Amino acid sequence: YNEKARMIRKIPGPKDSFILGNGPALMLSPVEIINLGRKLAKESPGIYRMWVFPLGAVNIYTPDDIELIVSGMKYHEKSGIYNLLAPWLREGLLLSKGAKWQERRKILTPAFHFNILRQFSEIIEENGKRLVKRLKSEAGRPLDLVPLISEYTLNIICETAMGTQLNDGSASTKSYKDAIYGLGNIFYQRFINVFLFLDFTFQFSQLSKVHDKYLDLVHGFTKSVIKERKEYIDKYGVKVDESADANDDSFVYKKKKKTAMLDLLISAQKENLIDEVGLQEEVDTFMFEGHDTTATGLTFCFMILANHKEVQDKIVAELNEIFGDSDRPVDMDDLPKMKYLERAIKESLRLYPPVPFISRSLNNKVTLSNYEVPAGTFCHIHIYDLHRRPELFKNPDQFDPDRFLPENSVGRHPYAYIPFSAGPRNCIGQKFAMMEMKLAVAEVLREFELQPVTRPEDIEITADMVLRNKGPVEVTFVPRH
Ligand code: HEM
Repeated sequence: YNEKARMIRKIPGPKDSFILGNGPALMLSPVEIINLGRKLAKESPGIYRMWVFPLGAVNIYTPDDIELIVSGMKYHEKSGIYNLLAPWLREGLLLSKGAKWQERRKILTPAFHFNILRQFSEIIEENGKRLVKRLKSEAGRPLDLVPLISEYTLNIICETAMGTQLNDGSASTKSYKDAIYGLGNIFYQRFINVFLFLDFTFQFSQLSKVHDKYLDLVHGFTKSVIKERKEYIDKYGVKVDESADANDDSFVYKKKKKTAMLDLLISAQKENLIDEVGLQEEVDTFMFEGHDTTATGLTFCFMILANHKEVQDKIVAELNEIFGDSDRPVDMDDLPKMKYLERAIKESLRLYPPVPFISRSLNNKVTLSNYEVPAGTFCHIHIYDLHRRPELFKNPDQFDPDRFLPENSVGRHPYAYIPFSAGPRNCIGQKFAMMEMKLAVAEVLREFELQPVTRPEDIEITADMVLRNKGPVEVTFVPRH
């Protein structure tokens, strides 16, 4: 053992063997590996390590440790785990670091300004209506939410951020989504098997060919999205927002245009701030991050609401106060009034965080939970385990939206609840995601009562890039009228 190994092995963790460390014990099924992680988090004192020569990882789920890692720029670099996503997302915002990350974040931040989101609310609302219509046609029987909701969120990200409308159920849309599922599966297989993890040995495996096929599919799809938008801009130009405040730099990027995210990138390309590869890597990043995470959040939210009629009733009472007898659509100004609904969504993101863990590279030695962790270690931050710590959330497995009442949040550690991560590398799309989720839940609950099919105790989380159940997540939608 070298010095790094000797330091890592002082940190509590499962029994390891010489050289192979914990490697053999990690060759588990996707569900078993998730269960092992949860068991270790419950048994260990805020930190545990894994060691597979030559890689070491610490796993943390304590607010103080997490604050130390995510609150500043010192540990802003993502860990080597994300290299598994690099052939797909390359140096898009999620994976990039240093000056490149800073430049891109600056270009993209205005795309999520409140005024831009306001424009999107109409598109989101229209998609909400389409979702309700679809649910009406299948009402009264158990329905698997996973494909249905991911179609809803993929359509929204394409129409809002990319300015492109998808054909529902078209073959290219389906193969894009299938390829994302396939990439998630390969991500997991590479994560648990050191021979597949290392690019050098992976390239000789059968799986590498399947991986390439999926990459061709996702890249082909996003390329066509870019091409379509560029053609549109060449033909019609980009809409100029006359009402934009010329002094508000955060609202407009350079030429005072009111634009979708892709339009900002296309403008940046014209000014040589980003090249064609850069454009594609951001579109790949946002298409994935912008739809799969929100779809997961909404899916679990509908499932947990179906299992808690009392919470649904309170949301419906709140909606009745806002809308009375009117069947007018939800608009942006209604959203701040949906305070109870917001608490319910927050609570569902606590129990089912769509991104259950994130990971950073420790470039310097650091002390976490009183253990010295050597430089060069991966640091996995387990949002799922953090959110279920009994010291932070009483009866953590219980669904209780009132935990997020202001009076019940007093004294809660600011890093105890981080579904969107925190610090400079937090989620750029969090306001967008909350808006999308609130609009969808409001529109659906105005029309349907949700009845339980899948129960929380049926959920078997399986290792993937986002939180997924091993099987379907089913709910029955019963029309209210
Ligand atoms: C409920 C929905 C969502 C959840 C729970 C979520 C969660 C997260 C988390 C935890 C991170 C940190 C990732 C890490 O450190 O590795 C992140 C980053 C990111 N998210 Fe989200 N996200 C959601 C929706 C969205 C949406 C709708 C978009 C885009 C429209 C988006 C775009 C991004 C991007 C680009 C990053 C990387 C930011 C950076 O490193 O600067 N996310 N998200």
